Amino acid sequence: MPHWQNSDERAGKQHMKIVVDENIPMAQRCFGQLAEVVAVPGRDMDPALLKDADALVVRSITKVNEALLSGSSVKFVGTATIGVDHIDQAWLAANNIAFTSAPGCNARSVVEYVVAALMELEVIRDFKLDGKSIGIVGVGNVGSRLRAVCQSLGLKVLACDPLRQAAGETGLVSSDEAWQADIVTLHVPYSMDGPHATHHLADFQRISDMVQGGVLINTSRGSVVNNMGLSRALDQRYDLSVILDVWEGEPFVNIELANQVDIATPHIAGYSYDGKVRGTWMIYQALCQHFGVEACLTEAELIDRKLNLILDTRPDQAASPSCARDIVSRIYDIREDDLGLRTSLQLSREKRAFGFDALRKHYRVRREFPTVVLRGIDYLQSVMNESEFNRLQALGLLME
Ligand SMILES: NC(=O)C1=CN([C@@H]2O[C@H](COP(=O)(O)OP(=O)(O)OC[C@H]3O[C@@H](n4cnc5c(N)ncnc54)[C@H](O)[C@@H]3O)[C@@H](O)[C@H]2O)C=CC1
Ligand SMILES: O=C(O)C(=O)[C@H](O)COP(=O)(O)O
Repeated sequence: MPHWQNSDERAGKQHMKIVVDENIPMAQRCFGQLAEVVAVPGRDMDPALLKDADALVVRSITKVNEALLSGSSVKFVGTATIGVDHIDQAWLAANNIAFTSAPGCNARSVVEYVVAALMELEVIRDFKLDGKSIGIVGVGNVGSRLRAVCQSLGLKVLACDPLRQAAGETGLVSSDEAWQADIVTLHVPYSMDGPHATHHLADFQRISDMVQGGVLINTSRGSVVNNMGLSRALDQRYDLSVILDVWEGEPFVNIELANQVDIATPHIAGYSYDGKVRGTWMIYQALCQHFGVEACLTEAELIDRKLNLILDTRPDQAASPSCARDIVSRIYDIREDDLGLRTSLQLSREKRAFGFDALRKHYRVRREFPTVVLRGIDYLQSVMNESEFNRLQALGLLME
């Protein structure tokens, strides 16, 4: 395999062109080894730009289909995301264009979003996580990781996934049972066809039938929840709490609905720094393989060590934490995302969609819990009650 490392060899790369979404971190570092890299906003991808390109690497906002690629020289498409509902995979296959996504790349990030949201809910609502049941709908990369964390947190997990159940997986419950849990969280792909289509999986009736004081969380795709139906249900069910990261019609957000929900964020559940870099790296690997080039960068090499996070919790350091949420919010403060979205919704109608995209484009560095070193663990154990300390232990931080 060629291993384009020296500058002469790199000069020879110029005959290849890779078009990438400008919001793909490390794109130049990874793909620049192979080709000329042209970075553009994901919503501005057009056929003229792609006509002479060899590869295209997108995120979720670019619809990749015949209208975009017909007549182009693109032979490889990658999406640095888990979701693939923006890709017409059948058309790509029929036209002999290789395709790869990044399954699981930011699954941990979504799990941490859900945990941070639930801990925040304990502050903003009359809600206590202890002793609650959680219905996890969809037990793939995100759902299965979430199940493990929720079990460690002592929650009763009711996981449902009819496709996995049909394939013989045990320990799952029916959809109806999962929806009777105190908390219901959705982790399914978006699909409009077939017996397990997820379009409007959560509609007015499903939501209205939730238990008293129930919590609904959607981090999958906006249209998995019927947004109008949810809004109508909330008109009657003030007792329900809702956390929405994804919206029907993004980058537009239904303002009335945003005002009804407890936590509203701009599709950033999967936006950990680690998850995004991992997504790029997975596509880089697949692209190298496709073009017969040896991949010479490891995932670890892409992580900027200057961004490593050490939290020292001892009393002579920052304010003393009294609960797990105090630590979680220092690593990932979900209130910043909620405030960002709500502030953007005060912009004029024309600017709101730009506001939504801008929040995502300029997203802060958010590290995943297992990369964070937590110092002063003996001290924490002495100041926290046992249940809070146990919660902290369930989160996978590196404790010293
Ligand atoms: N908000 C965000 O930033 C992010 C959102 N996502 C979304 O989350 C979705 C799920 O992610 P993963 O768990 O990684 O996907 P996955 O493909 O690993 O797992 C999805 C699971 O859902 C199951 N499923 C399909 N239809 C179902 C139905 N009708 N009822 C119950 N289960 C059903 C599948 O059998 C599968 O096990 C992605 O497709 C993506 O749209 C993913 C990452 C970040
Ligand atoms: O991975 C997915 O699936 C997601 O939903 C992404 O985290 C969303 O990010 P963008 O692709 O919209 O930047």
